[in-house]
Amino acid sequence: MLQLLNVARYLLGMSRGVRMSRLTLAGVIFTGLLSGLAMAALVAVINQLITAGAAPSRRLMWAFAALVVLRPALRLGSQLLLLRLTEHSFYVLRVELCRRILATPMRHLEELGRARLMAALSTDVGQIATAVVLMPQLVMHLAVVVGFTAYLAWLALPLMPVLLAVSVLGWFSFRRAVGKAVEKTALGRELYDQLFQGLRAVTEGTKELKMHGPRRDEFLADFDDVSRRHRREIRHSDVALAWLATWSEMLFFLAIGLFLFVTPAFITLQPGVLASAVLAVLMLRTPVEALNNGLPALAQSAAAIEKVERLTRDLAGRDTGAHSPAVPGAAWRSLELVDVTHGYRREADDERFLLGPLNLRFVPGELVFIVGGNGSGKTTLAKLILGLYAPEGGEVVMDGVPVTDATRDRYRQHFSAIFADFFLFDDLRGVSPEALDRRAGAYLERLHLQHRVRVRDGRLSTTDLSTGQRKRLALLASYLEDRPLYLFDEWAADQDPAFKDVFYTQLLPELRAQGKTVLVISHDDRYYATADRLVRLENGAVAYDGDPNEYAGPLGALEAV
Ligand SMILES: Nc1ncnc2c1ncn2[C@@H]1O[C@H](COP(=O)(O)OP(=O)(O)OP(=O)(O)O)[C@@H](O)[C@H]1O
Repeated sequence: MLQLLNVARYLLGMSRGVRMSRLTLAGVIFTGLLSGLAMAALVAVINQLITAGAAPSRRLMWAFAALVVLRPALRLGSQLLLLRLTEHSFYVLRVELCRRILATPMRHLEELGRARLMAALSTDVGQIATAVVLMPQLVMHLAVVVGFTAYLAWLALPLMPVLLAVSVLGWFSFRRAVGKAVEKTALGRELYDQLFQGLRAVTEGTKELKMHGPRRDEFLADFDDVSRRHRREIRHSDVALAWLATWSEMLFFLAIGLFLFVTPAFITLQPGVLASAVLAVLMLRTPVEALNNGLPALAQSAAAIEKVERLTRDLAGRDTGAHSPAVPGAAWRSLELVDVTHGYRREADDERFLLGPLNLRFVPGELVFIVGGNGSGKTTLAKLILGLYAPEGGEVVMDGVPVTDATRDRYRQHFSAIFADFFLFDDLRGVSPEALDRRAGAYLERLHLQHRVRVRDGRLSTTDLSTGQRKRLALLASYLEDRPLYLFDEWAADQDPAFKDVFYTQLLPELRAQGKTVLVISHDDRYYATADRLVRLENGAVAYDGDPNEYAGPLGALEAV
């Protein structure tokens, strides 16, 4: 019952702000309740008709006829409203979660982990949808139980103490079983994040797992272990619920046994009343069993709700103002990093990587290479410049105005970026549709992709290409975004030597000539001399910031191209 209230509370909360959905939920519960009561009333009337024998009253016959029509009509109404509600709440929940995720700072999402987000978006949202479907049905059954109990009280009040005693016995014994089932279901759900991590490894790490037998065996053994533990928790929950169903049935028979064999010694009832009471108790079994059967799904939904609520709490309050309308970046004059720092906390590590304090300044029309060894902090610096990370210390200042949580999303719109682990959309979303296909076609030629890919109505004909070609498509999207600042994180790493040359000696200078500022994270020291400026990071600090031709770092003097 507590779970029922819990889910009802959540559903009401979920539908907050969506007036129609809330009204629909109330409508579903109300019609469900009426339908249940109509069912109880129908049984009461049938009972009276049976006891009335050959000459039933007109009133009873009319009541029977009305209820026979009313009950299915209410049931149908409830089901139709329910369908509408399910679709709607499912949509609201999933879309709202996606919205919140996109409004959450990058660093926080990285800490939460992809597996947790995916499990919430797929499994938990599905489970909650199950609760939405189940709730009104359970309310209907609950209404039948209440109605039958009221009928029994009216029919044979002296039998009620017996029913009450059996119910109290049931309540105490059920509480433990239901508590255990809910606890085990929640434990099973906790393991689901780990299961999801494994499922990701199977789908995204297929090549690596196929190539390495011992790693595959160890992976499968671990996955097997987590799956087994998950199954064990769920089985414990199911076993507890199976006991509950059996015990519930035995309690019904106990009540009937007491009615038939014990109460006649103490109470005298009118003829036929005992038979009607026994019939009503038997009829009670169906809705009570339906309530019991609904509990496992409800317990799972409660665990899913708990997860989504926790995730929503974690995502809440960290909004970076991403709901403000984002406008493509306008003209700018200067971008400064003033004493900017960023650190990663790693529980398993004693050492904490600290970037900064960094002081850097960029102006329009600059081609800047950001270089340094692996792990020196280049990508972290890029995320700070792009506004994906908020600096822990210091500030990022554009045109003399510090970037704040409220303005960070707007600030980000000045940039177009391609990351080393980029994601390629199969359409050119968010780009001005004006002559899009023609402009895209021209860039495809520049990127030597005109024979592999076509753009029609802003959609790419394929993205099934080599990694280098996919990166060229990402560059195409980036060109079309036409932002004042560009950032490329090791873009050229997967390009063949000929196209690498085109990138460094033609494409980058062309962007600069258009007045763009281009920040390029690169290990291609052959091309450092093509930049206006070289920023070298070492262990999170700026080791060099100046003319690339004067740079004589660990790699020695630069070879000009
Ligand atoms: N999400 C993260 N969580 C924890 N530590 C991180 C994270 N990302 C990077 N680091 C750590 O921060 C340090 C700097 O990483 P970063 O990716 O900025 O270096 P990089 O210079 O871009 O390296 P590379 O040339 O290998 O791409 C590294 O020690 C890295 O392990």
